[in-house]
Amino acid sequence: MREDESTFQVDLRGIVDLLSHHLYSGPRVYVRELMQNAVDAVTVRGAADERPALLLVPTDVAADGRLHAMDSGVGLDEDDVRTFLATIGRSSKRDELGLARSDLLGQFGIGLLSCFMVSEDIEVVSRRADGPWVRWVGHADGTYELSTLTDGLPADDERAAWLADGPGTCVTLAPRRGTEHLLDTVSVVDLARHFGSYLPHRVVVRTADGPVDASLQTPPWRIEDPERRRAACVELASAELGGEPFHVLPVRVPQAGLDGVAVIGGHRAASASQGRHRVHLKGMLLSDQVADLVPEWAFFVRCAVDSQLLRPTANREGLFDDDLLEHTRAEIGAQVRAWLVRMAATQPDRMQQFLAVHQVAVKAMALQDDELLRILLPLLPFETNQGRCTLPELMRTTDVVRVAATVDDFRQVGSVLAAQGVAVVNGGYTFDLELVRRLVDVEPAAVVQVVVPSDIDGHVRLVPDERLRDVAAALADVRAALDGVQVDVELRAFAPVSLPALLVDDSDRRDRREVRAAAAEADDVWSALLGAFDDGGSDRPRLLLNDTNPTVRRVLVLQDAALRQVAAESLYGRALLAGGRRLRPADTALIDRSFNALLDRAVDAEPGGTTA
Ligand SMILES: Nc1ncnc2c1ncn2[C@@H]1O[C@H](COP(=O)(O)OP(=O)(O)OP(=O)(O)O)[C@@H](O)[C@H]1O
Repeated sequence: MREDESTFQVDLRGIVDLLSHHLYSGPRVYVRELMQNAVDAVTVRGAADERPALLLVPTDVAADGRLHAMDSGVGLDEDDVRTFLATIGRSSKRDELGLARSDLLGQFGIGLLSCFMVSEDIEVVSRRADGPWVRWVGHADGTYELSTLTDGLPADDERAAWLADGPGTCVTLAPRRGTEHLLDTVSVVDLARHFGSYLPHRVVVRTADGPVDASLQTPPWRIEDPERRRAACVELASAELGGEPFHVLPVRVPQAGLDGVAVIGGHRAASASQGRHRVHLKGMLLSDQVADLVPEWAFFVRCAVDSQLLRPTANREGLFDDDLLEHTRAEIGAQVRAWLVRMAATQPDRMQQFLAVHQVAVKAMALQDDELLRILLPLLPFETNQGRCTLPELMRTTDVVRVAATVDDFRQVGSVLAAQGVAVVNGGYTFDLELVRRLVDVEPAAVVQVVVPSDIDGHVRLVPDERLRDVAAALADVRAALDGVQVDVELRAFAPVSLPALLVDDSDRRDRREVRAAAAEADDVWSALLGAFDDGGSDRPRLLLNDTNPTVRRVLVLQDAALRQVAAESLYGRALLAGGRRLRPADTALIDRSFNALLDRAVDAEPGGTTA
């Protein structure tokens, strides 16, 4: 077998097109890449002169109608141009091991190609401190020309004066059709400030009204004076969130050379930018839409940070998800958590305000973290059938914490047990059942019991057979009156006496109802299969009439059959409404009918009421 060793072939035009047009989300980033190269070149030079690190001259200000980016950096000679500028993927900014140099922004060796998004050609005129002037023109088709300018540039060329004052590089772009506006004063000032305001080197834009500084702003969190720092952080936070922040928390992750702020929102409203963060790398804005900087549970936090060591993706629009980012995420999470713990311990009122806004997030967070659970669970308010209260408050009145698993169960069991003074927590809301169950982890003495509708039977007594026999005829009338709304009627005795009737929808009856409804809709085979699971039991809710209630007792001895029917309907309607249950059309019709009938009877009972 013969084995040939070959190298990949490269379609240069395709690569240039890919890297310049398809890597970035838009052409605006060309300003960032120009600033970055200038800042790196100045850092490498290690010396400064009178000139700013970078002077940007927009197309509407430059005499030749092109854009110039002139830096006072280390400059390039012919060899540098060939090796670095004209070799795609080669960067002078990596060390001997091929790692990105920690003091420089660039690392991939492709950034300059982004200029092809706004210009057909990229012209570079450069010189090192002691070298000749070189001129390189790169074209979007992957070709270039390189020459040495032995006589420099004509005196009326603005780059001539710039390079006469010291080493540096001038990048010149002639706008492509359709991108002209991105190279004019308004855009260039805007973009330079957007990306570069925290850069530690001076970037100036020449405008018709004079030079405009775009960089050298101190990030708010690094302002020395505490008062000014606080005000600037709140201003930044408000701008980021579009509203007053609840709190601005300083964050610091030394391993990532990161500092900044975590802004805790004061509103529940989920904005599109929620879970997105403003990240600067060595002062240069990476993006204000970076995801994954904080743990998932901390979705109420929005960060603005600057890092010296986190790595960008090649398009510089996101962070590379490596161990350092993972560590950073965990560390910021730990700092947010420590703040919460501190607040819970020292500012209970403020903690309650926080909980009111971010309840769901806090609940999710507590379920994931045992220590947070221990701190937060006692503070969380829950809905109960006796009003909102915390679990410790509940435990003061009962040994057993009862919780209903769904809102529907809560409505049924809650109203019955409330009448008997037994507290039940509504576990039907997101995370609540799980949280109440975890109470035993925090309070080992606690007993948690999940209650279901059939538990109501434990709180109601049977009535003696003799009594049932006595009222059998009346009960039959009541059952007949309510047959149309599909409800079973039972006579029981329970507290309080003031409660005439309860409507209970047991889960096994509910299940039967669902299976039978499905069978009715299914084809023969499927319906036979479903039928095989049917135990033949009742699928109707139960109306429990309270035999200790004076009204019920009177209804059962009424002589007037028509009145008993109306009374039966009203007892059902009342129980239905008291349980907060969803009304079917038949229920609404029945309530309507019984209410009108009662009204008629009441009016008729008045002397002169039957005149019509
Ligand atoms: N203004 C400049 N002054 C000096 N050298 C420059 C300048 N611009 C580019 N270079 C040289 O050209 C090389 C390629 O630049 P380019 O912007 O394409 O990539 P990079 O900055 O190395 O990395 P990245 O893709 O991360 O931006 C640089 O590594 C640097 O050696």
